[in-house]
Amino acid sequence: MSFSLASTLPAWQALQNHYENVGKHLVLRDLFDKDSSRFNKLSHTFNGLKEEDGPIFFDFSKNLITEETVKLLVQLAKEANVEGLRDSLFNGDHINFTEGRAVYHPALRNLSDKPMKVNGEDVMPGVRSVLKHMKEFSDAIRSGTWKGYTGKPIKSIVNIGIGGSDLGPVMVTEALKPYGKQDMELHFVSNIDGTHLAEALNKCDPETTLFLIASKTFTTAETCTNAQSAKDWFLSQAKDPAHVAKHFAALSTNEKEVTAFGIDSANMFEFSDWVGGRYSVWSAIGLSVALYIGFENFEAFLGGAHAMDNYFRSTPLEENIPALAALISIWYSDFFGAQTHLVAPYDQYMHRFPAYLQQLSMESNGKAITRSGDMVNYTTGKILWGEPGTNSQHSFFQLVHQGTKLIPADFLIPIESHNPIDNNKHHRMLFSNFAAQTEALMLGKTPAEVKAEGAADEIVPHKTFVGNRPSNSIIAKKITPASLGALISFYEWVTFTEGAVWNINSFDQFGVELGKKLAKNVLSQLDAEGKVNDHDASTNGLINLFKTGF
Ligand SMILES: O=P(O)(O)OC[C@H]1O[C@H](O)[C@@H](O)[C@@H](O)[C@@H]1O
Repeated sequence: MSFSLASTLPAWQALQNHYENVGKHLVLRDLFDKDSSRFNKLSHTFNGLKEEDGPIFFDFSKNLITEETVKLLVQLAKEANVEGLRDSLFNGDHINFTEGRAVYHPALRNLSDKPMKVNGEDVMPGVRSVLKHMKEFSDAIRSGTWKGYTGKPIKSIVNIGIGGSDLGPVMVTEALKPYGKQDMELHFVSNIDGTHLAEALNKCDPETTLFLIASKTFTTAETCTNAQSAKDWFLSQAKDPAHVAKHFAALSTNEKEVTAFGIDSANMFEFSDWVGGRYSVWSAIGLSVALYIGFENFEAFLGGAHAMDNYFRSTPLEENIPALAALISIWYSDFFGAQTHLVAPYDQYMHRFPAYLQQLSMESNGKAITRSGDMVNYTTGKILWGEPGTNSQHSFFQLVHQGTKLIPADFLIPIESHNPIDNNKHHRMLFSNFAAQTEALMLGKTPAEVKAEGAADEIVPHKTFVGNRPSNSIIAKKITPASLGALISFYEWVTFTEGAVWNINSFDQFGVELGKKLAKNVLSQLDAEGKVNDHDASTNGLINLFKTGF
């Protein structure tokens, strides 16, 4: 079954009618009043984890949907053949057809003994052998048996990478800090801004520092330049290039470039082209995670994602949590005209989670051309953004509550805190805010309620909240390696389902190329004498200003 535009599917038309006749008139307060079982009907529990990692609970009931909406959305997913694309993905088909590649990151976390094949070949032996290498290496570094060039154990890890070779490791090591090795210092250098590297190196000693050069392609300008500068810094003290072998490892698919850089192939951790950058924290790119939380925890992290993969793959769309979350998000994007989606983790350790999801969602689905080569006539990739609660409440939540835009939101919290200080008082306060925010967004506050509190007439409209603003609530038992793995995998499948319905290829990223190419040209002009005049007037003016200074 193939189609061009999702908007030509019968279910899309039916949803359009449903929106006009029902959707845009829905009032959440009334829906709860009318149906006492709404919460039960529209919430789901993911039970795929071990008891200590807990279930994860997803409440979709505070959304502008009815059972009919869900039915129509599921019908849309069926007509768009989401299940077919899902099967193709798990079959190792080259569904990233613009790059001629499979999309096979689930193989990286396939902890079962089942084979997974690409081009007829089982990739699992290769995956397992890299995992074994990661285990040996991380055990050696963590136990101190791996020594630097002067015989001292490694104390600092500097991961040099950008995009998918940075955001996953940063986010996961932050989120799992309670599992981290206390005396290991982690630094992540991504930006080409020399400040990023300089500040990290200021805190490191060449004798006790390990650099992980993380780059799928090993050609990314920022990473190659930062890696070279790091090597120069190291050799300015270590002198002998033979010492590089004790202090540099590469996480890459490009053996040729790794060797050319001077990294021993024994210190290379490989993965394959069927792992997209934004899906690579599960691969060798996750080495900093394994070093920090230990291999066993890293394996548990993979296991959590694997459990969500199995669930997504085998659960009917009607009850499939990631698929439903994606469909509800499409409902807001394409029928209500919502442009953004807020993610607010009520967990300070997860402060980089929204940044991580930005690449996952926006690099995957920021496309306007369908798989059939047509220009879409509907909205695709939402603008994903967020900050942890409660901080976000004291900054931009004003707009979420009283602004003019509809902002669907995910609120996320664990039941158990890693730091239940003051008799868990802090966590109870955190949870009270989590619950109160979704309630406030939904209920709002009527002019009558404001007036009853004694507000002057002219102030009443300013203190009124229209309410009826939707949200998803996601409650984990605890943020453990496994539950975090499952949560990330959940968002991956949300992203996948959205892209499948919109009929775009969620797995290429040509949009990042043009700017890269133009930057190369500008750089060569910065190095040459004289003023430039071959760009538009604005770009010429900016370049010449940099060349001459103020
Ligand atoms: O790991 P690499 O090859 O250095 O790529 C880093 C990043 O580069 C580009 O911006 C994109 O392709 C991203 O998807 C990728 O994550």
